[in-house]
Amino acid sequence: MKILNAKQIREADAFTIKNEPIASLALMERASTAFTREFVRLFPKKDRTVHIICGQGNNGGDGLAVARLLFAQAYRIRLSQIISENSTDDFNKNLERLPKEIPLEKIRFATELKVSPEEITIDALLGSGLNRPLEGRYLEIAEEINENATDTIAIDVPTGFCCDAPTESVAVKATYTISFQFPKLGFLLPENSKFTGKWLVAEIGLHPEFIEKEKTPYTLTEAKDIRKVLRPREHFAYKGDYGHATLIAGAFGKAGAAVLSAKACLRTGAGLLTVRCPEKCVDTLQFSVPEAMCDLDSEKEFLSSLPDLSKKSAIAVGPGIGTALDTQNMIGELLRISPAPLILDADALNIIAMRDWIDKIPEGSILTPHLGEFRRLVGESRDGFQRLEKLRELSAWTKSVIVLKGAFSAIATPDGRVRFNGTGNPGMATAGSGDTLTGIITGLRSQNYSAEESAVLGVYLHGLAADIATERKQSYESLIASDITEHLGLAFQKAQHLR
Ligand SMILES: NC(=O)C1=CN([C@@H]2O[C@H](COP(=O)(O)OP(=O)(O)OC[C@H]3O[C@@H](n4cnc5c(N)ncnc54)[C@H](OP(=O)(O)O)[C@@H]3O)[C@@H](O)[C@H]2O)[C@@H](O)CC1
Ligand SMILES: Nc1ncnc2c1ncn2[C@@H]1O[C@H](COP(=O)(O)OP(=O)(O)O)[C@@H](O)[C@H]1O
Ligand SMILES: [K+]
Repeated sequence: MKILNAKQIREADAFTIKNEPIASLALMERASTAFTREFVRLFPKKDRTVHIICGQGNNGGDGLAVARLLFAQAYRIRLSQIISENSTDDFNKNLERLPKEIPLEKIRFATELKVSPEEITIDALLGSGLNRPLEGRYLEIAEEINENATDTIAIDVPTGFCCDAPTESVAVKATYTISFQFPKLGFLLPENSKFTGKWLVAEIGLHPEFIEKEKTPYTLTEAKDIRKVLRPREHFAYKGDYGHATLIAGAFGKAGAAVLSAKACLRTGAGLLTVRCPEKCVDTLQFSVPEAMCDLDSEKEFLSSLPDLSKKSAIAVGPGIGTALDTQNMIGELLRISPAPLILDADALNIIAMRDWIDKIPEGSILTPHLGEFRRLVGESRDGFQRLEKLRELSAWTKSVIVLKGAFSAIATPDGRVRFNGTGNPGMATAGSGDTLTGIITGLRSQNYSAEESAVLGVYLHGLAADIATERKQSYESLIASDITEHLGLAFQKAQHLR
């Protein structure tokens, strides 16, 4: 799914009106109908008054249409109209269509608006037409909503929220944002969830031809993208067909990281797996993952040297390795010889940052930093938008795929594209879930998926497995990293549409 900026969305709107063709009022009706459908799904009970706060632009026009549509479904409606000098034509037409039974308060000053916690508040004040920070009564109204509303549902975008740049002034803090056709780039950045709340996309049938030809570096991965890339297992398959992966992981006290990665790698379908680990990790590993072979480092407690890496299909390094000097030198050597595609995670990334070795990263590697590791690599970012630019630069610089992990993990490729991932949930913010991701990506890379495919598929399946685990038996609180691996089978089945 493409992520277009506000200007492109306006153009998509105009193109649709001209070429479908459809009257702009009818398109507004379609958008409002789509919003209403989602709203009814979220709030099926009709026991609370729905208070709709409208501006006089098209976002306000949507608000009026939504008022009429919800009223027709027997919701109790109260409407506040913020009076301003210029209103749009479609706003005016929807005002004429408004049933007389709906109470309408005309608001000239912010102090006239009363928001009640007992009601459900719909924010239809300003949408994607925002062209300056909120001030004066708009700012006061947003503050009144934030102070007193308990459930705020934003139409398209919360009032005051910037889709494509940092939101630096006050904006409405919605519980839900029901957005038209596309998620906005800002929705995918961590600092903005306080404005958008949970967001969902309502399809409004903007012209596919326009969307098809419009260029954007940003996309959100969908199930159909995954199905296209996943390869079915051959009937006459032999384990040698699925690669021999190496995982360089673990240190004394951190054998668990190696176990989690190793299990996830095997559960993803790698034919063979060898784990290189310090001697003190070996019993734990052999006991917990008997399917993996172990190759012992000469050091007992940490890694100090590379194993034989010939004929390996993918090499992952980082989970639980620590940053001992010998381990650092081992990483330096690995970057130098890199006999197979590398997956660099955790302390391998910290070592690269400490030693200033970004230039040594072999082309075609996959890096999987979380926010902290990313900061160590490229420094502090002012906000999520600047961080995205740094992500794209790092990918181009290293000619590698970079997975910036978090909610909506962002996967950058050297050509400048960024693919966001929408699977996963807050239960994954738990020890070791990054280690399982490394294992999954390694398993895929080992089976000869490209670096980009491995990252995109891996992140998607990782999140999907966690989602299935939480749907079936865990809560966000109780989910632990092993649950993700345990549900990989169901994730594969779901992704392949076998279930
Ligand atoms: N995407 C689609 O295809 C579809 C989109 N639709 C809907 O249209 C919405 C966009 O509507 P829109 O363009 O009329 O703008 P909207 O957000 O209502 O603002 C109105 C005016 O407010 C002003 N203004 C700006 N900033 C301000 C500020 N800080 N404080 C005060 N005023 C400020 C500015 O006017 P100005 O003052 O600059 O003259 C602006 O023009 C979109 O979000 C969606 O709900 C659907 O109906 C159909 C399909
Ligand atoms: N709120 C969230 N929503 C979706 N995914 C999340 C969320 N929090 C964390 N994750 C995922 O969980 C994993 C956490 O990885 P990481 O921070 O490296 O954990 P660890 O170091 O404990 O293994 C990442 O893949 C990340 O994308
Ligand atoms: K809005």
